Amino acid sequence: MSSNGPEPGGEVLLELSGITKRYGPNVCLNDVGFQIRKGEVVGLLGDNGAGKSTLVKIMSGVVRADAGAFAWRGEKLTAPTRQDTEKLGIETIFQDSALVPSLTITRNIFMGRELTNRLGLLKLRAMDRIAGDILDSVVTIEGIKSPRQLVSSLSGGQQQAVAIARAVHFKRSLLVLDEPTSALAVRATEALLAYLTRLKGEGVSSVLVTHNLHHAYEVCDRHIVMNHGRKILDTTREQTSVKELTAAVVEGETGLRRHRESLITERK
Ligand SMILES: Nc1ncnc2c1ncn2[C@@H]1O[C@H](COP(=O)(O)OP(=O)(O)OP(=O)(O)O)[C@@H](O)[C@H]1O
Repeated sequence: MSSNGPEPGGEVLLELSGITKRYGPNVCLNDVGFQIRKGEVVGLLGDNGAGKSTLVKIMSGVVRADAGAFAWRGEKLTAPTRQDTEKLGIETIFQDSALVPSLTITRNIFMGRELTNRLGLLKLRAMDRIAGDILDSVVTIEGIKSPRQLVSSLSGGQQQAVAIARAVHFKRSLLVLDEPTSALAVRATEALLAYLTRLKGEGVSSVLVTHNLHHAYEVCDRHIVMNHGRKILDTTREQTSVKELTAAVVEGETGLRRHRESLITERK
C-alpha cells in the first residue's frame, strides 16, 4: 500500500499529494494525499471540522492549497480554478448548493450551460423536458410539480435534489458530493445512492462526503477517514467494517488502534 492508499483497479483520475491548507494559525489540512480511480465510489469521512469540505473545495478548484500537488490523469496542474476542474470533468455539489431562488428549477439545472438553437435562442421546452426527466430518474423527490417551479418555492430537501440533478446531469468523469443526503428523505436518499452505483457501472467516479457511515459502507468501494486535518485511514470496503470506520471517525487514531487490538484479542 502506498501512502496515497490502496492501488487496485482502473486508471487514476485524480491524485492529490502533500496537500496542506492553513487558515491563520489553524492547520486545516496537513500533508493529505489520495487517489481517485476511474469507476470508483470513495467515501470521504470524518468528524465535524476534520477537513472534508476544505478537501472538496480544493478538489474542485474553489480553494487553493498552500502546498501540495494536484494531478489529473497523471498530468500536474498548478492551482487549478473551478473552471479548470469543470473542464476536466469534475462536478461538485457543495454543502450550500448555491442555487438562484428567483429562477426556475430548469434554469438552475442548466445555469451557464443552457441549450440554445443556431440563433442563440434558449431551447426552453427541451431544457424543461430534460430537467423533468433528471428529477424523475435521479432523485425521486416528493412535491416537485414542474421544472418550471421557482426554486424559492421549494423546501430545503427539494432544493438539494435540484442541486444533485444539476451535478449528475453534467456528470463527466468525477462527481464530488458534499453531504448530498443531509436534507433528503429516506426514499430520495436511497435513489441517490443507487444512482451512484449505477454511474460507477458507466465508469463515472464519485467522492461522497457523509456523516452516515452505513450509507458510506453500503455504496463506497473505498473509504478515506480524516481526523483533525490528517488522513488516518485509506482502505477498501473489503478491508474494513462499519465498526472500524466508526472508531476512526469518532476517536481518531486512538479509536483505530483500540479497534485493531480488539480484533486481535477476539481472534486469540
Ligand atoms: N474559510 C475558512 N476560514 C477559517 N477557517 C476555516 C475556513 N474553512 C474551514 N475552516 C476551518 O478548517 C477546519 C476544517 O473545516 P471543514 O469545513 O473542511 O471541515 P469538515 O470536515 O467539512 O466539517 P463538517 O463535517 O462539520 O462540515 C475547521 O476547523 C474549520 O473551522
